[in-house]
Order: sequence, then structure tokens, then C-alpha cells
Amino acid sequence: MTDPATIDLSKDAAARAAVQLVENGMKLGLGTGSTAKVFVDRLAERVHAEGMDLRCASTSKATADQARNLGLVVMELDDLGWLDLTIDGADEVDPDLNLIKGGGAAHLREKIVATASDRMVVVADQGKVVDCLGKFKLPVEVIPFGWQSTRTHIERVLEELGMAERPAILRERDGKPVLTDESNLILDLALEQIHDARALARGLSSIAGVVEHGLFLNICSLAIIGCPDGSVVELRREDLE
Ligand SMILES: O=C(CO)[C@H](O)[C@H](O)COP(=O)(O)O
Repeated sequence: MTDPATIDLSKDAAARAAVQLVENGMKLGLGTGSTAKVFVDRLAERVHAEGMDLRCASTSKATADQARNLGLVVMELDDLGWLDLTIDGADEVDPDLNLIKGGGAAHLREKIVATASDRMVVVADQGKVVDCLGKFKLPVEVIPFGWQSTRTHIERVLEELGMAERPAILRERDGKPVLTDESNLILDLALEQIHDARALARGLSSIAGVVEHGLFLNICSLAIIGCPDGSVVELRREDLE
């Protein structure tokens, strides 16, 4: 297992590099999770040191609280309109910069904010880079009403795609279902390997009780991967930049 201290240095390296992409006057989307949290810390340092004028939209209540406590201006996405840049973490990043997100149960707002931005950049450590998406359980946000029927529909979609008998697990914490910022539930799909992410995304989106899945396809144009020695590796999708 990777040493947690090593992971922290990597996150810090990615966050520091990402902060350099921010320009004065930008409207910025802020992600959720431990790497996004480090980014917000580094961002606030730069904003105060340079007297930058930024307006931010947050992907979660947790990040909004953190950013406001650090003196950043956080507004409603609808009051900001279109954003210049969103910086967020990811649970998996494949060679085409397709992602799995939602480990922090925030992928619905994360996708809304990322797709309301000119550019989405991911900050992550090397452990997130994979050849094929799917080892990390795919989060699917579902509405509580009839969630077990929704789970049955999800399992049918998986069966149709040859991913049969893969359980959709209700996410719980301390014996209680995890609720998203939208008061919905999360089903985590244990898939191992997602060979046709587009078909899976289509299938999941066609189910009535599914609010949003954690596949981010063709959204991220740059992934900044932090290394424990403080260096970073940049993975790019030129066609999305
Ligand atoms: O998608 C997310 C939250 O919904 C996070 O960005 C993702 O889980 C990565 O988090 P971390 O940086 O803590 O590993």
C-alpha cells in the first residue's frame, strides 16, 4: 500500500501546479475531496499573497465552507453563469482522461460545475491513473423513492452489457445510508473493468430513478498528476483544450 505521507506530498504537488493555471478575474469551479481541499488551501494562499480577484462556485457544501473560511468569494453557480476553469480531484483517470468520480458522493454537482466551465482540470496522485476504468466502484446517485426498483434496473443494464451479477451496493456510513447534498442515495457498482464506458453511461442515464453516474467522459482536458518528489506529470486531451 502507498504510504499516506507520500500521497499527501503528491496531492500538494498537483495542487501547487494547478494553482498556477488560475488567472486574476477568473470565475472558478472548486471540486470536492481531499486533493481538491489541498488545492483550495493553496489557492487561498495565492489569492491573499497576490490580492487576486476571483469568484468561485463550489461542488459541495464542504468545499464552500472551507473556501469561505479561507476568505475566498463563493457564489451560486447560477449567479456566476459560465465558469472559466474548474479544478477537481478524481477517483480514476484513464489514458483518454475519462474519469470515475463520486468517491465523496459529490459527482452530481461536480459534473454540473465541470460542464459549465470552459475547461476542467483534474488534480490527483499517481494511484488514480489506470489503464481501464472500473476498479474503483462506480458511484451512481439515485433518488430515495423506489431506490430498490432503480437498483433492479441498473442490474438489468449491467446484464445487457455482459456485466451480469455485479452487485450495486448501497453506500452506508455508521450503519446509515449516505445522503448526497441533494438528499439522494448512492449505489456503488463493483464492475472491475469498464470496457465500454459510453454504453454504460447511456444505459445508466436511461433509468428513471438515476440522477447521475460518476463516469466523466470527454469532460477533462488536463490531468495534473502529483509525484511524491514534488514533480508533476501532465496528461492532456488536446482535442478538448
Ligand atoms: O469525486 C470526488 C468526490 O465526489 C473526488 O474528487 C474524488 O473522490 C477524489 O477524492 P480524493 O482527492 O479525496 O481522492
